[in-house]
Amino acid sequence: MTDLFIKVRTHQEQNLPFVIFSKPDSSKTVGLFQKNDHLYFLEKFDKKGFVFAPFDSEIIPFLPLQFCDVYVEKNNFSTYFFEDNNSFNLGNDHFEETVVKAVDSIKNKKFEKVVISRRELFELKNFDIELFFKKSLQNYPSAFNYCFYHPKVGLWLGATPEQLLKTKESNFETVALAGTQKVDSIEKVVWTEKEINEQQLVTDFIVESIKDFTKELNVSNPKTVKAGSIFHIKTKISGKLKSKKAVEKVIKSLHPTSAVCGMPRESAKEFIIQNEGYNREYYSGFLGELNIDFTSFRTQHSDLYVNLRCLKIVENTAQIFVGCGITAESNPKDEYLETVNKAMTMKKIIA
Ligand SMILES: C=C(O[C@H]1C=CC=C(C(=O)O)[C@@H]1O)C(=O)O
Repeated sequence: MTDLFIKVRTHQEQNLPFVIFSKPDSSKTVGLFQKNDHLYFLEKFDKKGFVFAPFDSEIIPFLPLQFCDVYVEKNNFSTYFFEDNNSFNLGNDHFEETVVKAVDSIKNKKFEKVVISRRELFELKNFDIELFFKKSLQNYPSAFNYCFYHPKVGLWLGATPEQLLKTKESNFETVALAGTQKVDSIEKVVWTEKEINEQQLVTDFIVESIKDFTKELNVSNPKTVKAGSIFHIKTKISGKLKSKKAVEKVIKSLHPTSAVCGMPRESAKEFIIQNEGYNREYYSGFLGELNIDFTSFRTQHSDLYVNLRCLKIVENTAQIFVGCGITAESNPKDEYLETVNKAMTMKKIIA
């Protein structure tokens, strides 16, 4: 076991907060180990540390740099195998009914798009953070892989493909991600009009939300990208912010993005809260480095991700969170299958 994972084990034994993470395509894992068990909240966006924000609250847990030890370690890519186990609880529950209701609301012009999610429970046999994290890195090297623990928040893990915001001084970058297809033997992915329109809605939403805070804004052509065993359509949106203070405004206007909430945001959010039937907590919130890059120790760098393809561990059960974008053309069975495929990405690493 390496120093980083020895530190993880000691922190777990002492019930102290920590986060370990590896950024997309990085060869390093960073560990932040808080020296006390206090739950700090982010009050001002000029602080340096690691944020872990929920879907629906402005109260944002934060690991401040000043109270943490930082470890950076090279990733060790030994090969981890996993078994394909079929005894999963597929947990269809009332998901399809909610999708039907969402499609009706869209047809009745309550909103254009809403993201409906569900939680699937998975019983863990032996769970070990080091093993999970290394399997996750091996399977999803181009994701933001993390494991976050706070005694007052819980144990969360994930491998998210969605960047919320990356800034280097006044330069910024974000993405519009939508559309989902399973990677089978397909060589060339063909997107339907529904998927192309859905992704365009996400791009338009982002451009509209941030344009007042930017002095330069570039939108790339949409591209097909792979996130584990799933393809998505992605557009890169980049440029320059008007001022340093704009970081907070941009975060607040992006979150929750229409890739996890919907459009218009407020009515979609209200529908989610009233109809999903469970509390998303930190799923579809955001997380990452604020005002510091922990590998280079450069300040004025932030690197934040949307908390997707994630799970929460409670005793010996993993709660896997999965959702998909619903538009007027959505078919409840297909959408359910899409969540099954997304859940599979997480099951692969905990099975
Ligand atoms: C809400 C999720 O995915 C979003 C991101 C990419 C594609 C999506 C989609 O095709 O619906 C979702 O908007 C999730 O994985 O839980």
